[in-house]
Formats: sequence, C-alpha cells, structure tokens
Amino acid sequence: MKPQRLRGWFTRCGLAMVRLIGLLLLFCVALATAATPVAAGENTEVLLEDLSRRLAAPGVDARERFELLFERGTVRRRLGRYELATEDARALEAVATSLDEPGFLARQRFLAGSIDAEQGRMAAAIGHFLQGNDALDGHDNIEVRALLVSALGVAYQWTGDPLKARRYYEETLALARQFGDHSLEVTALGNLGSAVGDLGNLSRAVDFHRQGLAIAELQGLEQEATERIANLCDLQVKLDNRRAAEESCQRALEALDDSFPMRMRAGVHMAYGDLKRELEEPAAALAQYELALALARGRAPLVMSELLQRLGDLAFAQGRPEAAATYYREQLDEWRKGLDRRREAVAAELKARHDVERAEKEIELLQLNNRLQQSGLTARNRLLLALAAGLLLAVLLVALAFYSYRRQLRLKGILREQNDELERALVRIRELASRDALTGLLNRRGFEDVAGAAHARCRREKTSCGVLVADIDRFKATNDRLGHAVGDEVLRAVADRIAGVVRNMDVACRWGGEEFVIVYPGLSYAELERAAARVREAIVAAPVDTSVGPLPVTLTIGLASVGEDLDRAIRQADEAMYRGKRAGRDRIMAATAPA
Ligand SMILES: Nc1nc2c(ncn2[C@@H]2O[C@H](COP(=O)(O)OP(=O)(O)OP(=O)(O)O)[C@@H](O)[C@H]2O)c(=O)[nH]1
Repeated sequence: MKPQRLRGWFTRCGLAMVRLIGLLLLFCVALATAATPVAAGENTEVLLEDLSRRLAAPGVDARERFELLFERGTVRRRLGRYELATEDARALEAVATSLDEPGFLARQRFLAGSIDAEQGRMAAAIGHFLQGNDALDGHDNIEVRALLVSALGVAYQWTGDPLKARRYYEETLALARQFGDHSLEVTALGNLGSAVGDLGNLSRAVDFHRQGLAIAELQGLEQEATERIANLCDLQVKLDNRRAAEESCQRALEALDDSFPMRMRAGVHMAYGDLKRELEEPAAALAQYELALALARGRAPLVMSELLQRLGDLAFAQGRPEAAATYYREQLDEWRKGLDRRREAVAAELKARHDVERAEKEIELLQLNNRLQQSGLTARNRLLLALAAGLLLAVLLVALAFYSYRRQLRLKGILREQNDELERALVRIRELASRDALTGLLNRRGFEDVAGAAHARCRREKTSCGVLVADIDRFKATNDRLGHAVGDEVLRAVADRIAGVVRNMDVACRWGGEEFVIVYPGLSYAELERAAARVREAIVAAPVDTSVGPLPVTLTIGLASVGEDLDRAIRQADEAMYRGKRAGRDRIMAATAPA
C-alpha cells in the first residue's frame, strides 16, 4: 500500500486556515475530532465487504493479512467507525509482531495513532507515533518514517507546540524530497508555513506556501495547490498586501468547491471579507461574511462568533444599529453557549498537554530502561564471557602445568638415569684411563692419583710408608725367543700374582714395560722387606703357565722407605732395583739410605 493513500486527515488538515481566525487550539480540536468522515457510499461498502471476504478466505499469509487489515482499518477510520478501526489496529499489532519487521510495526502504530488523534486523544496518538518512529530507528524505511514524522508535527502543533511541530515538518520535508513524493513535499511546506505563522513570522509563512504552490502547480497537484492559495489569501490579508491578497483570495474562491473542508471555505470567505472591509467595500465584505456564516452556522460555533462580531461591527459602521444589535445578540448567545464549550475545551487542552508530557516522559523512561537493560545485559554477557574465558584459561593453565610437571618429572628421571649412566661411564672411563689394559693393574696415571692420596694420608696420619720397584729379569729374551704374545702372558701372570699378595690399601701399578711399582701405606721398613719377599716368593714359587708351556720367571726388586717425597722414594727404589740387576738379578735390594 502506498503511503500517499494513508494520509487522511493529516494531509488535508489545512492547519494554516485554522490559525487564520486566531482560534488556534479550539478550532483544531474541532477539526481533528470531527475529521469530516468519508461518506459511506456504496463503493466504500463494497470495498469493505471485499476486504472482509478476502481476510476470511483460507490460505491468506501474514503479509497479505497485514495489508488487508491495514486497508480496512484505514477505510473504517475515515468513515469515523473508530471502534471497528481500533479492532483492526489491534489485530494488526499481532500480525506485525509475528512478521517481526520494523516497517509493519511502524505502520500499525501510525494507524492506531491516527485513530486516537481523530478522536482527540492526542497524548495517546503522539505515544503511538513516537513508538512507530522509534521502531524504525536504524532502518531505511523512508516512506513510513515520513508518514510518522508528519503526523507527529500535526499532533504537536495541535497541542500548541509549534516549535516541535516545525522540527517534525522540516524532517518530513527532507524525507519527502529524499524519496521524491511531491504531494507530501507540498503538504510539508504548507504545514511549515502554518507552524512559522503560529510562531509569528507571517512573511516566512508566505514563502513556504509559495514554494508549496509552485511545486503543486508544476506537478499538477490541484488540491494541494488550492490549499496553498487559500492559506496565501489569509496571510496576505493579514500582512495587508492588498493586491496579492485580492489575487490569492479570488483564485481560492474559484477553486474551493464542496470537496474542501467547510472551515477552509469559511476561512477564505472571512479573510476576503476582511480585505473588502479594509478596502472600504462594506457591501462586498458583508456578502463574504454572510457566506462564511452560512458555512459555519451550527458546525463551528467559534468561527460563527467571530463572524457575528465582524457583521455587527460592519452593520454598526453602515448606520444599521438594529441589524448590528441582532448580530451582537446572536453572538452573545453563541458566546454563552461557547463559553461552556470553551471551558471544557481549555480543560481538555490542558489535560491533553499534561497527557502528552506524561506520555513523552514514559517513552523516554522506557527507552532509558531499555538502554539500561541492554547495557546491563551486554555487561553481564561480557562478564560471563570473560569468566568463561578465564575459567577455560585457568583449566588450560592447570592442564599445562600438570603436563609440564609430569614431563619435567619424566625428563628429570631420564636425566637422572642418563647422569647416572654418564657417571658410571665416566667412572669406567676414568678406571680405564687409570688401568693398564694388559694386566688390569693401575697404570702410571692411575697410580699418581691413588698413590698420591695414600701417601698424603700417611703424612696426615704420620704413619710410615714404603715403596718397591720390581722388574722382570731378562724379559727381552723371553719376547725375542717366544714372541710378544707369550711375553704378554708372562706380564699378565706376574701382575696377577702381585695383586694376589698385596692388601686392598696397597697401591700396585704397572709402571711401564716389564716394571712394577707398589706403595705400602702404614708399613714399617721391616714390614716392607717382608712384603717385598712375599712378592718375590709369589713370582718365583712356581713357573708361569703360558701357551708354550711353563716358564720360570724371576724379579729384581728395589726397596725404599717413603718420606715426604714419594717420587724421590720411587727413584731411590728404582736405583736399588738397578743395583740388584747389576748384582746378578733375582733379588731384593734396599735403597742405600732409607728415605
Ligand atoms: N711382550 C711384551 N714385551 C714388552 C712389553 N713392554 C716392554 N716389553 C719388552 O721388554 C723388554 C725389556 O728388555 P730390557 O729392558 O732390555 O730388559 P731385560 O731383557 O728384561 O733385561 P734385564 O732387565 O736387564 O733383566 C723389551 O724387549 C721390550 O720390548 C709388553 O707390553 N709386552
């Protein structure tokens, strides 16, 4: 459905004409509440029946149902069947909610607001329009928005707030231009003229109506053009632009037929009458006032009262006091009747203003509450999200820490094993490095460490210590005669026998070649001699078993006591051993002087 078809009383209100007689609110109440219902012609009834039939038909989807209900509600509203129209508006709300699109809800609010407005419930109407406008927030639904802001402008102007009204009209004008609706553009310009007129700027009001007229003429919008001309007639009279007023008023009177609201027609006659009075054409003025009075009689008491006043003044000025008295009497009656109505109307206006303010505040509160709830929800959601993320992170960290701990433990275990293995390997390497590969006795390097430590202990404990150097006799001959392998067998056997006669604490080593050195910690010199004898005895006691048969082996041994210097003692024992060699071998020779 095109919005143009929905405009109803709003676009034809002719507000400027209301202002023309200076009866701002009361006239407007009359206009809005009466709303010149559409005549319930045959065609309209057929249309309503058709709409009801289509609504009852099976298989109507939600969108179609919305459009049918909206059209029926609008027609019923125009016919002044407000209860039925309200039923349609309620049904529309349910459909709009199910459709869940802001455009549908906004249109429903427009219809509901229009029904309220036409019955004079402006606070409720403004509430509906504002809700519809809010529903469109953030949505590109220009046509429906234009409809709502235009309605808000009219409603606020009705409540006596032309400033707010002007703001909504300006917004309507911008929207109308945005989507190229010339009819709405002309209406908005007319309404703007009316609002600035209310604010006292009549020249600016003329500008707006002229702009509207130019567009209406260009677009062939006859009705809108006539409305603008009617307004221009009134304004030019007020501004005392006599020539322009004459032209506008005549054009308006030619164009205004029965299809225009009675008040507009009466207003133009009255304005034209005022002009004629100013031009000192009392007969013409009288004729216009009488025409206006005929239109207003019984339908617009306050307009009537204004006219009767003018007619009385005119008759009096013409020297017809009796006629003047008749007009004044009638006016007095009207005033009396009107006074009560005016009192009620003023009370209604005050109540309406109060209701509007309350409705605005309620809507503001509702919006604030919504925003608060939304921000509360967002904050709560963020908190929950952060908590969940934190929890997840904590679980992950614990899992990671547990995994790292297990891994560390495992790695530590592996590391410990590897360290132990390395340690063992190192010990073995050290052992190997300090042992003679052939005989298994300490080699020179191993000897230096172990013997050095044993000697240091002797010195620390101040116990005696002895050393012997033993060398196999004529070993070269064995090698040469029987081969190196047999020589090795001899070396191993001699080493085994030496190892068999020393204590654990004694340090026996293969010094090199066929030479052996033994350190005896804690032995006196006499004990040293006995130990040397045991060594010699172990070797010579029985021939060595070799692969080539038993082989007798002898040793020459040199002895020395160890003092402060172990190396020196070894040198002395060595010298003694050489002396033994020279003395014929196979013997024990003591160092010349104990060290
Ligand atoms: N089979 C074998 N022979 C070795 C080894 N180390 C040294 N020899 C030999 O030992 C022999 C030592 O000979 P010499 O120093 O002349 O002494 P000797 O023949 O024992 O004579 P005297 O010591 O004077 O009794 C050399 O022939 C060396 O080659 C070894 O590890 N294995």
